[in-house]
Amino acid sequence: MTNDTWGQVREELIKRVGQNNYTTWIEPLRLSHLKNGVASFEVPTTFFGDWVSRNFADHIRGQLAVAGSPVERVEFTVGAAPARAPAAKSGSRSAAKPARARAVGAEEVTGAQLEQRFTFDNFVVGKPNELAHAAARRVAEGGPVTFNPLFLYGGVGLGKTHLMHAIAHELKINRPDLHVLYLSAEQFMYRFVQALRDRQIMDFKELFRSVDVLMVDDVQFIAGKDSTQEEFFHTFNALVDQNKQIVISADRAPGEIKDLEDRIRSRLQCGLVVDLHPTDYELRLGILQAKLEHYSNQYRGLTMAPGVLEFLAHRITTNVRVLEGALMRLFAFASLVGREINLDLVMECLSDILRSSEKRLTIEEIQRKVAEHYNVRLSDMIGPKRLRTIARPRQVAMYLSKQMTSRSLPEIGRRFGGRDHTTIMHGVRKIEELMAADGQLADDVQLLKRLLQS
Ligand SMILES: Nc1ncnc2c1ncn2[C@@H]1O[C@H](COP(=O)(O)OP(=O)(O)OP(=O)(O)O)[C@@H](O)[C@H]1O
Repeated sequence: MTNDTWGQVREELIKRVGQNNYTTWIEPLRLSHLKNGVASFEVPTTFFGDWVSRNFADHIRGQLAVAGSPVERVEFTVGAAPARAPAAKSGSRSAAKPARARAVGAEEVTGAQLEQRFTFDNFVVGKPNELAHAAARRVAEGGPVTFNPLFLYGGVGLGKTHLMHAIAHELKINRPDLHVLYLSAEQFMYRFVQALRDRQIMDFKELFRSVDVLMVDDVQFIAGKDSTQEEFFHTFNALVDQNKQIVISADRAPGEIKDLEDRIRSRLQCGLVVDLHPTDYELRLGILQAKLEHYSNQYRGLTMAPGVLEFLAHRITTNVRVLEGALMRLFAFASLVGREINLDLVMECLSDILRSSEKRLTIEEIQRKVAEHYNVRLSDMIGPKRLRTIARPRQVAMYLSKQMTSRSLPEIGRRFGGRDHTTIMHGVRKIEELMAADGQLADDVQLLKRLLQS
C-alpha cells in the first residue's frame, strides 16, 4: 500500500470516527509496514496503542479493506511517532500543549487551545440557550463564585464547547490574574494515565489543584473509567473546598450519565445545571444571519436570493454544526461555479443534508413500528396498561426513542402519555439490562433499529 492509499484511508476515517478522535488518535499513527495480512503502525506510547487498538482497529481494518488493502490484523508498536495529548475540541486546529505543562506562567490557559471564534460576541442568543448563555456570562465575569459547578449540557452541536471557550476567553480579559484551565475530559484522562505511567502523579495533582477555574468539556467521557473518575472526584472536591470555580459540560444531564459514580453525580448536581435546548426556527435563522455576514465578507461579489436563509433554517433542524457546514458549502460551491446562491443551487449542493434531515425519526414513528412488531395497539404505547405484554414493548419504544432521537427524557415522557422522566429512565435501563441477559430481546431491538433506519 502506498502512503497515498493510507492518506485516502485517513480521509475516510475522519468521517467514521469524527474530527476529534481523528486528530487525537489517528493522525499521530505512522504506518511502518503492511505485509502478510498485518498492518503495523508506530505509536508514541503503549497506552496510545492499546487505546487505538481497542477503539479504532476495526475502523482501520474496514477502511483498509475498502481501499483494496485488506488485512487480518492491525498491530501497534511503540516507536518514533510524535506524542501528543488529545487535542482540543472540535474546531480547534492546533495540538494541545504537552501533558506536563503547568497552569502557571505567562499563558494562562494551558489545557487545550481555544478556538478564537468561540467568543460571546459570536454566540447568537435565543430562547433555547438564553439561560445557559446568562450563566456562562456570569461565570465569565470572574466575580465571587455563586454556583459551583456550572454544569452545561445539551445535544450534539448546540454550543456547549463554544460557551466554554467563550468563558475562558472572557476570563482572560476580565481576570488575567486567574489561572484558567480548559480541557476535555478525554485529555484529563490521558494526562492522568500519562502521569501514572511516568510516576508524576504528585505533579498532576498539584497542577490540577493549583488552578482557579477548571473547565472540563464532555465529562460523560469519564463514565465507566474508574480510576479517572476517582481522580476527577478528588480534584473536584479539592477545588470546590478552595472555592475555585468549576465549569463542566456534557451531552446529557448528570442524572442521565450512565456508569458515573453516585457521589460524582450528586456533586455535579450541586451547582447550577443548565440545559442547551434544541434550536428553534428563530435561533437557527439568527445564527445563519450572523454567519452570512461573515461569509459575505469572505466571498465578496456573491449574492444570495431572498428566502434561502429561511429555507435552510426551516429544513435543517439537526444541529448548529450542520447548519454552519451547509452555509459554508453553499458559499464555496457558488464561488466555484460563479452562480448566485438561490434555491436551485441549494437543492443541488445540499441534497444529502436535506435528505438526512428529512429522515429525522420521530417518537411517534418509533411507537408505531414497535407496536406493529409486537402486535399491540398504538394507543397502548401511551396508555396506562401494566400488563407485561404491553409494558415491555412500551419500554422497548422508550429505549429506542432515547437511543435514536435527540429528545430529552422529559420530552420522551410527554410523548408517552405524560409519563415522568424517571419512568422513561427506568424503562430504558430495564431494556438495557434485559438485552444483556436475553439474546432474543437484543436481536429484536437490533431488528427494530434497522427497520427504523431504513
Ligand atoms: N448559539 C450559537 N451561535 C453561534 N454559533 C453557534 C451557536 N451554537 C452553536 N454554534 C456553533 O455550532 C458549532 C458547534 O458548536 P459546539 O462545538 O460548541 O457544540 P457542542 O455542543 O460542544 O457539540 P458536541 O456535542 O459535538 O461537543 C460551533 O461552530 C459553534 O460555533
